Amino acid sequence: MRKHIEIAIGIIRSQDCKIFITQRGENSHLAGFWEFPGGKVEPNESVYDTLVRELAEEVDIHVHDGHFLKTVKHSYDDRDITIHAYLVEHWDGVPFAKEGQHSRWVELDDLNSDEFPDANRSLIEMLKNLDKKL
Ligand SMILES: Nc1nc2c([nH]c(=O)n2[C@@H]2O[C@H](COP(=O)(O)OP(=O)(O)OP(=O)(O)O)[C@@H](O)[C@H]2O)c(=O)[nH]1
Ligand SMILES: [Mg+2]
Repeated sequence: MRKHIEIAIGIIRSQDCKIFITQRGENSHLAGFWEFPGGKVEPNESVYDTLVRELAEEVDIHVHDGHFLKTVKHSYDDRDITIHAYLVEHWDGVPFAKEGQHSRWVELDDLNSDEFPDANRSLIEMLKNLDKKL
């Protein structure tokens, strides 16, 4: 049966408008692409709780508030995914890739859709048009 996956992701944005991104690990789906940290919503978990949990697990920060941005649906060859994206500007801690992946801070203008999974394309476009003060 075709898989349907629901995920929450955080666009972690610093005060100087850089975004923290990580690279998907070697053996994962879409390995090598860059991504916004996040992961699958578990049964009986709210999407917002997923965001907070995944960002603690993957990049070691405690999210103080996430501003809902957009839900994107996308079909890959083997699965359908629904991505709930949040802008994260307030957190405790210093983000780093706990699972050992590459990570970097990137200027909003330098976010390159070609380095991200296809599902991220419309999201990245929206980010580039966001009011910086949002
Ligand atoms: N985290 C994340 N996943 C994304 C993005 N874009 C995108 O298509 N995905 C897809 O969303 C799906 C779920 O993400 P994930 O692998 O991070 O889930 P997870 O952290 O719960 O992983 P796990 O299964 O190893 O526990 C994957 O198929 C992944 O390729 C993105 O920007 N961030
Ligand atoms: Mg993940």
